[in-house]
Amino acid sequence: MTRIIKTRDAPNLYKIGVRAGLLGNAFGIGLLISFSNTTWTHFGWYLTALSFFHWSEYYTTSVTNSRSLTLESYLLDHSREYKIAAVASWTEFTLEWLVFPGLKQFKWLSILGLILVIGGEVLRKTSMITARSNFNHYVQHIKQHDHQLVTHGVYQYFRHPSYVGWFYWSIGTQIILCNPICLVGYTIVSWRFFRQRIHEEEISLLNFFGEHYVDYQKETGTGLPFIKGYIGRY
Ligand SMILES: C[S@@+](CC[C@H](N)C(=O)[O-])C[C@H]1O[C@@H](n2cnc3c(N)ncnc32)[C@H](O)[C@@H]1O
Repeated sequence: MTRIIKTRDAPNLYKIGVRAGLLGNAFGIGLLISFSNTTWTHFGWYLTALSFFHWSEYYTTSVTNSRSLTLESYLLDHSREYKIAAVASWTEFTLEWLVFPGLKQFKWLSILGLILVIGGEVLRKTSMITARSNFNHYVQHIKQHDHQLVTHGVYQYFRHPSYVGWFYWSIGTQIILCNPICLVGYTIVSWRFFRQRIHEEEISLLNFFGEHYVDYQKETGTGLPFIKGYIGRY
């Protein structure tokens, strides 16, 4: 079915195109650096992974839940803190590369980070594909008529598989870069973020699905270390 593009969509289409172009360029530059013989190889891995993550958030949403697709689906405009965290990691990498260049050349450590990033990415996108239209980048507080509780696939192992994937993905990016300060910072900040987010999300899920969600909570853990979720009355 052909979708008629209305004139008012044009500025958005332009912004979507700009973001796709920027991410495509970053991905290409990341690959070039990755395969170049320089001391920035691991930064190339990171740049490739980062641009792929944001592009694939948009693309996966467009396939699995096009109803919720917006410019924000790239997760580039998400939060100020996220941007600050990104700039902090680039700054740490550059400063340490200048002062302690040897610190950036632990290939085995960067490979470990890459494994975490790839595993986290696969888990996150598998969760989006499994939950389909029930997955939304924004926590829903009003139940859509067709919102169903998902407990199959990766959701039978973790209650919050996409957050598990994103959590290990973000830690993995700092291990790739061999950034000790940001590794500690990212671990603490993302853990606190997901603890708060899961608390808020589970209050709504208990309101939406009642006893079914309580049973799900009893059978399945959140998947994130030391995060129990919202265990309370609904
Ligand atoms: C960004 S998605 C994250 C989903 C889930 N927390 C995860 O990590 O895979 C947030 C939306 O998913 C919905 N959601 C979370 N768990 C769900 C489940 N098991 N079944 C259906 N919808 C769910 C919430 O209502 C919320 O609007």
